Amino acid sequence: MATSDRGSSIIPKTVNPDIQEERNAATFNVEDFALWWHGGEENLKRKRYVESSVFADIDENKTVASIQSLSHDEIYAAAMEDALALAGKLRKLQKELNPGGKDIWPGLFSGPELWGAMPGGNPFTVHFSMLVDAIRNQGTDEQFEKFGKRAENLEICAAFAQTELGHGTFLRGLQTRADFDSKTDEFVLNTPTITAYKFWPGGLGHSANYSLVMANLYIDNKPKGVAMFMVPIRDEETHMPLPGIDIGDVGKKLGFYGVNNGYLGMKNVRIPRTNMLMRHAQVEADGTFIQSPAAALGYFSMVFGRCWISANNTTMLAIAATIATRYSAVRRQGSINPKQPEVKIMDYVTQQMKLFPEIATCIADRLAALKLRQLYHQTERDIKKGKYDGLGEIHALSCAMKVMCTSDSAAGIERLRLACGGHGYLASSNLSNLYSTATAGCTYEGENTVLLLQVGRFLMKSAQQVMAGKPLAPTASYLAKIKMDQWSGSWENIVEALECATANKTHQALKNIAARMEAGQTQGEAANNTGIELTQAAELYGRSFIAANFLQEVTGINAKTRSPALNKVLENILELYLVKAALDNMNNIFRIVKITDEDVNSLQASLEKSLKSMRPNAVAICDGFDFPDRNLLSTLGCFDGNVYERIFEEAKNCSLNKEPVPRVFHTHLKPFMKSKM
Ligand SMILES: Cc1cc2nc3c(=O)[nH]c(=O)nc-3n(C[C@H](O)[C@H](O)[C@H](O)COP(=O)(O)OP(=O)(O)OC[C@H]3O[C@@H](n4cnc5c(N)ncnc54)[C@H](O)[C@@H]3O)c2cc1C
Repeated sequence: MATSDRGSSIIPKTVNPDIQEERNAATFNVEDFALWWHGGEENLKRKRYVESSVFADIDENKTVASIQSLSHDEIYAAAMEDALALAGKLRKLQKELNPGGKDIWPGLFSGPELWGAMPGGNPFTVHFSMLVDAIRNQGTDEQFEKFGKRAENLEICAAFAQTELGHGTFLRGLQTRADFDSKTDEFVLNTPTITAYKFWPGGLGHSANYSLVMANLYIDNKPKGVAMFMVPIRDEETHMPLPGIDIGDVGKKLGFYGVNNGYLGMKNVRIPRTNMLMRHAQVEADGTFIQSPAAALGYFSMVFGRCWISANNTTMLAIAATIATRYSAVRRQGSINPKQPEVKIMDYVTQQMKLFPEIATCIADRLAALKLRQLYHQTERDIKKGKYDGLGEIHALSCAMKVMCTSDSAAGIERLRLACGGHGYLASSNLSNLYSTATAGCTYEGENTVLLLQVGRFLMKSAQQVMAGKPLAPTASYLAKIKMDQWSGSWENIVEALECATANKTHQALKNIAARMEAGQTQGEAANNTGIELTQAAELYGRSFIAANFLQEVTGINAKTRSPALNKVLENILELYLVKAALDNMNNIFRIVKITDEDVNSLQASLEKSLKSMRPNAVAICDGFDFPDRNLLSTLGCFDGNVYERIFEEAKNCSLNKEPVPRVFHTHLKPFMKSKM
């Protein structure tokens, strides 16, 4: 790696003995874990090769702290520069490793796998995470040929503009209009009010020259619903905004520093009719409107976005867990027995309770996110064959998983930050940056509560199917069982309890909606008043899916492909995850099965036992995630454990320390102190 030009480094070349001690104590082979986590030897080898190629000449001076000390404009410029440097490297790697493929460029461009190359963020994230796929799924093959291919090669760059200043969640409330003009065979786009301005889309401000705009389609002044339009917004040569386009950046945010989220207003902007994405709904030249065969198809590109977000947020949690766990192996503070030396903070059981459940959660969530992606691709294949019956389930499952993975990661990263005490509050720990990025996922691509309510609707429909004796979607197949025979506390029993609690809560919500309607409330009022139970049922549905999938991965057929030592570690992590999930949901579980004080004590004992078993392996498990130091971007989490030197070096390099006396001393502080009041 490139060396620092910030003066001679004080960071030792040796590994801190406290962290080395952890590695020596591990009961399994870290490489086995890394191979399993990354899906086999070929994947792991390629991942490492890509990382070492990308990070080989990286500018080590670009740290999270140094980027954050820049102005908004400078951060944007740095983000653009870094993102394009990465794009260039990935294009080369694609040619070298898999010519003609898309797995490296653009596959790795926008995820967190190579964040270390872009500490200021990536203004093209939405372009690759959603836009290209939206054109593929919502556009015709010819449209993909015309726009999608150019977008895929970054010959054009587009934002995905759905949210407006006045409306985000409520799609039908969008005010942007697209009126069809049959005389010229064009759509005319308008932003009728200030609240109709598009607001928030990533890359829209100054990076994109196209935008996929969600607008209300009107033919002869009659509304036909929301459709997607590919709108050129800047000149492809000069990058000047096109006539009728009012565009800019929304300003500084909690995070997403260099992502260039923007606003867009349109005044009589004309685009050809063929710029409306028409795979499903169509407008013909004479103004005939052909409806989509299934309304939900219009939202399918969001399902893809949710799969992507779910997986990414689990990576953010894994990064944070690695940082906090390594730090906890090096940090010594206080002692357990007064006369003995200071202990590593990881020896405190309360510290283990902050760290290890987050390690377990990122593993469980990650495995479920991968399963979700498999199901998404299955549904995609079904749609191509004209089979639409799986759409309801994949929509609900992707909503539930997006909520679980984003809320688990945001809450988890905050817990991990607290686990690092004061130093966790430093920008150079990278924990605040990780938190602000993870928590944005709770809002974008469907606000989490709103998504849970949509899952709740799917569960209500499923419960009605149970009562009508109709078959259920596979992930809700357990909904008929609202009571459990017996509590044993085994792993299978805990998963069954979570499923049963989901069923119970679902039926409870359905009963309460019916009772409210019986008492004279409208369906909307009854559903709103039952919102708390509906969202609880939805969360339980998500947690049940994750738990059942984790159990299957650890104890199912895949166990045969792993070493006994690795299986033992995974069983330990599974036990911790399930026992904690049972204790967290005890208020729901005791409603569906007889559970005694003794049973709860036994769960508590299992929790403590699993923390203890995980203690010698915690650092090694995080090593097994296999993040290179550059991708952690943290003074606290480096592999060598030289925490204090890194923290101090970063502080010394703070731009404020360049001069011994700041200018403001002469201009303000001194005159004020000398003035006599
Ligand atoms: C970092 C970031 C990046 C973004 N990128 C993009 C992008 O690329 N493209 C784009 O189009 N948009 C983008 N957005 C916008 C984002 O998608 C919306 O902010 C999001 O969908 C939430 O909508 P909202 O802002 O209207 O929230 P609101 O819906 O106003 O939510 C506010 C509160 O109201 C509650 N609420 C709203 N409706 C209901 C309801 N029906 N029932 C119960 N409670 C309700 C919510 O639960 C929440 O508590 C981005 C946002 C952020 C923060």
